[in-house]
Amino acid sequence: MSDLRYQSGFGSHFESEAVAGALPKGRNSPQKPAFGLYAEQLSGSAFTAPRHENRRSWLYRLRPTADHRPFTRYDGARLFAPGTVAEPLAPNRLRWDPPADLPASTDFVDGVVTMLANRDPADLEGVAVHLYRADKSMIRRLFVNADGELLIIPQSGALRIATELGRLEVAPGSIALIPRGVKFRVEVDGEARGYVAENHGAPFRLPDLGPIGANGLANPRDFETPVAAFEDDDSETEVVQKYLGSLWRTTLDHSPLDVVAWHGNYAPSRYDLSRFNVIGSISFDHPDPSIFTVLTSPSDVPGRANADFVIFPPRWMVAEDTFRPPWFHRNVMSEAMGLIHGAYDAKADGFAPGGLSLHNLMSGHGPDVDSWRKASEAELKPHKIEGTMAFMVETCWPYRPTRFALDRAQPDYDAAWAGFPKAKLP
Ligand SMILES: O=C(O)Cc1cc(O)ccc1O
Ligand SMILES: [Fe+2]
Repeated sequence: MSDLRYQSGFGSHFESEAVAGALPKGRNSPQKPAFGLYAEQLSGSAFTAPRHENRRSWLYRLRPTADHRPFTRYDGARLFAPGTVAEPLAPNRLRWDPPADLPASTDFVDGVVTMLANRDPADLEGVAVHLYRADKSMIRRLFVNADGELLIIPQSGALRIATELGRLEVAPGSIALIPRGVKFRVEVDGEARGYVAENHGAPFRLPDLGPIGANGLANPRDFETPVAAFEDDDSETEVVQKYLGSLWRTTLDHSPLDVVAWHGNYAPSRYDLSRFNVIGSISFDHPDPSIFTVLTSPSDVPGRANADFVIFPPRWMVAEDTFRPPWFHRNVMSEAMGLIHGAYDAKADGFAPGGLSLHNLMSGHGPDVDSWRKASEAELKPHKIEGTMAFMVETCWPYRPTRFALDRAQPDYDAAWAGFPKAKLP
């Protein structure tokens, strides 16, 4: 599959045609598109959004999306978006081992298990964190999410994602971004596991760099968007759609991955996290983790993210006279964390690859006792943190767990912070 081709750039205006002559020149909607194709605009922002936020693509397809029968409730994927617990949520830190009972013998759609969510997707704000396990490819079925864009974070096993706008491959260590409303199919070879951040709010974008300057963190050219690829397949195809928090299905008499050409700036992409240009302290003090932001979805309040996707990649630690790991802290923002591989520098154990943690609104957290002791006593030579990739989905809207999640939380997470010696005053 490594013959797939990509176009470089984040949110760039791309154009691509899988059949020469399919893409109209100089206009979007000719009276008669080439070959009898149907022109269709896919809008990811309001028509009148400011130019720098305006996202839309024009698709030229074998049949219009409008040609479908009614949707009915989908009764698979019972753990996907079941709603969060209704009872009052205790202000406890929560952590999960990779659940041993994720769905088995399923494809990607039926293998999604929602762990955390906030807001109603109809508010066009908020974020949900899901896990997935899939050991079957989606065959003659597709998924589309009207409720938000999907940031797919593989943890083990590569995914081939066939979308309306082309095909991508994404392996652990890379992420895929599937825009709201784009249909796709996930194919796997054997078992694949990972995380999905579902963003109901403003589309993810690269953060401003401020005094960092014009380069650094995730550089736009390292995002890769597929070229147009279509299937001309008249077999019956199921479409499962997430819409206003529930799952729905319909069947088409053809594959809707039939976009022969497209142009625009609303398209899927992938990004290799090892390309992230990590910037940190070269003097003293541990910076706020915003320095590790890959992508941000702003809320309506300046500087307060609806969702930030933040990573903790391999990097040099050189700060002097400094407690180098994350400090003790409480945060008005809510922090969900996952681990792709290796170990996280604030948690000596108990936070496993494929696991999850939640430090919600104002919860006291930070290094566990062992990490604190080690870092307090370490000789502060330059040290490289290697072989690890943790991430955080930080949001201004406190998360609530699903029943599935709450029932599986580690019973003893508080012990991570038990037994700190009391400070001794002179
Ligand atoms: O809680 C965490 O481990 C995430 C985190 C990391 C960091 O380096 C600083 C603050 C923060 O919340
Ligand atoms: Fe934190």
